[in-house]
Amino acid sequence: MQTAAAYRSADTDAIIKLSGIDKTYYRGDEAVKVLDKLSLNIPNGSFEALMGPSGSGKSTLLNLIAGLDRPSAGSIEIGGQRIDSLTEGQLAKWRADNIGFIFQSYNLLPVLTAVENVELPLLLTSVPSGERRKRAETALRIVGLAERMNHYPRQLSGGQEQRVAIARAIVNDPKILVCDEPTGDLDRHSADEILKLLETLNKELNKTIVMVTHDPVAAERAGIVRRLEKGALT
Ligand SMILES: Nc1ncnc2c1ncn2[C@@H]1O[C@H](COP(=O)(O)OP(=O)(O)OP(=O)(O)O)[C@@H](O)[C@H]1O
Repeated sequence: MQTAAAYRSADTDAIIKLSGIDKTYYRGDEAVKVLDKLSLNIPNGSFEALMGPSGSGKSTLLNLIAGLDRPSAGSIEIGGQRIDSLTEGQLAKWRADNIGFIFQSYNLLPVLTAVENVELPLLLTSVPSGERRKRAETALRIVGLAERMNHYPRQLSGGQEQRVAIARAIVNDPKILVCDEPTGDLDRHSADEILKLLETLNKELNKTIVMVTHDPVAAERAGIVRRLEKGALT
């Protein structure tokens, strides 16, 4: 059994470790270096905001952490596993098990109800259908939408749609949530509600959250704010 001290130290270990990351895009023959020898450790259970000017590489960095893209050089270790050397198929499975995605546009399917949208990621897993529905309902309860399970996206407000998207992101119980401008399309009040929800998921469900944002109010909610300038952390 772990001692309390050992447990605490394991708990605060970096869950996300990037080391010497370069990312270069090619436009025809022209090479554009977007990230330059970037290293970053994000502790387990933290809520971090990533800020910086447009084009500084925030989404690129987030996509690397989420296993949506690969670095040109350097290593990415998440939860003790190197993900930069996985095959496409392994990476897709790894993402489904480990990462919840929350985007500025909620990306809900309009022909599905809230609960059907939340169930979607579970279709890629071996969870049986009865259990899928139960887990989707639990996720919707966590985000405060128990009463709206059978509503279609068009019957929901923007803030409620984002809650459904968050329920969909947590239905698989991932350790890490990556959020790209999660409040970008919302008014101040709805944005604050979403940020409160993210805080709750961080504190109560111990989700590690990495959030790209241009909004200083949103960044204030996070425990740590990191800034990117021209592909390097400042
Ligand atoms: N697939 C791609 N191919 C070529 N260039 C790309 C690609 N994706 C991003 N870039 C370029 O990389 C740079 C960084 O883009 P990125 O989207 O990471 O910036 P950002 O900081 O998230 O910007 P914003 O705040 O505007 O969303 C930009 O110059 C962009 O044009």
